[in-house]
Amino acid sequence: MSAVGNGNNIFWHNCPVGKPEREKLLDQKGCVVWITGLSGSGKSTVACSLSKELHARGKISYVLDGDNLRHGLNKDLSFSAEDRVENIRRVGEVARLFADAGLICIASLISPYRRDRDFCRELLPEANFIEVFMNMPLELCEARDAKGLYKLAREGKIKGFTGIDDLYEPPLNCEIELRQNDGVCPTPCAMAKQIVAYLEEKGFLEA
Ligand SMILES: Nc1ncnc2c1ncn2[C@@H]1O[C@H](COP(=O)(O)OS(=O)(=O)O)[C@@H](OP(=O)(O)O)[C@H]1O
Ligand SMILES: Nc1ncnc2c1ncn2[C@@H]1O[C@H](COP(=O)(O)OP(=O)(O)O)[C@@H](O)[C@H]1O
Repeated sequence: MSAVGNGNNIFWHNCPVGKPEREKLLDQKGCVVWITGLSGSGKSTVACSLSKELHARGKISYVLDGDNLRHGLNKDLSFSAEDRVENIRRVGEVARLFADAGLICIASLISPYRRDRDFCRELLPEANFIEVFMNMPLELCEARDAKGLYKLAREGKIKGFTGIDDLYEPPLNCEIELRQNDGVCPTPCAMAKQIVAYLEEKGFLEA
């Protein structure tokens, strides 16, 4: 037993059934597919499409969507820089648990700061964090404006909106970059299949 955490009286308890045993039952390897990008870049759509593709192949995944989590686990958090850091930290920890459970955890959050995404990467064993960059131009995201938030941000009715008056730091070394081809955005299904191909190649779709 080893002492961990900030307190002196906290101990880690090991369980004889571990990640490898669960992965064997599930015939897959637990990992985190972390989808980052601007609001409206298509993160949630690709996350759901990926989950559907995996389900069709008999693989178990779970989507952690930033918007949805802000209805519950993260309902106390705002969009200040400090609260975004805490938002990503919490989701990173939850994603780690899902991956440890043997699931393919798909996290789709703006996660604008490089440092926070790297923090989440460090929580996982080597290669188990797959960063997917939705590299869509701001103009496209703004033209979509599915929730009308860009319009409000341009009118100054929302302050600190990512890409307008708040920072987005693109990944420097992501595993997968999804972008337009000749000015055309691939379909969600095509992008999901690109991620599935990566997971297959790296051996995540078998125990
Ligand atoms: N100020 C500001 N900036 C960015 N986004 C905003 C803001 N206010 C509300 N929203 C809505 O919140 C969704 C993003 O939540 P996230 O948890 O993914 O954001 S973050 O990772 O903490 O930056 C985001 O959803 P998506 O469009 O799905 O990205 C917006 O709908
Ligand atoms: N590949 C795509 N091609 C065309 N439209 C898309 C695509 N992906 C998403 N959309 C549309 O763009 C809007 C934003 O998508 P969404 O998945 O909600 O983005 P995000 O989660 O990054 O905010 C939605 O109206 C969605 O239908």
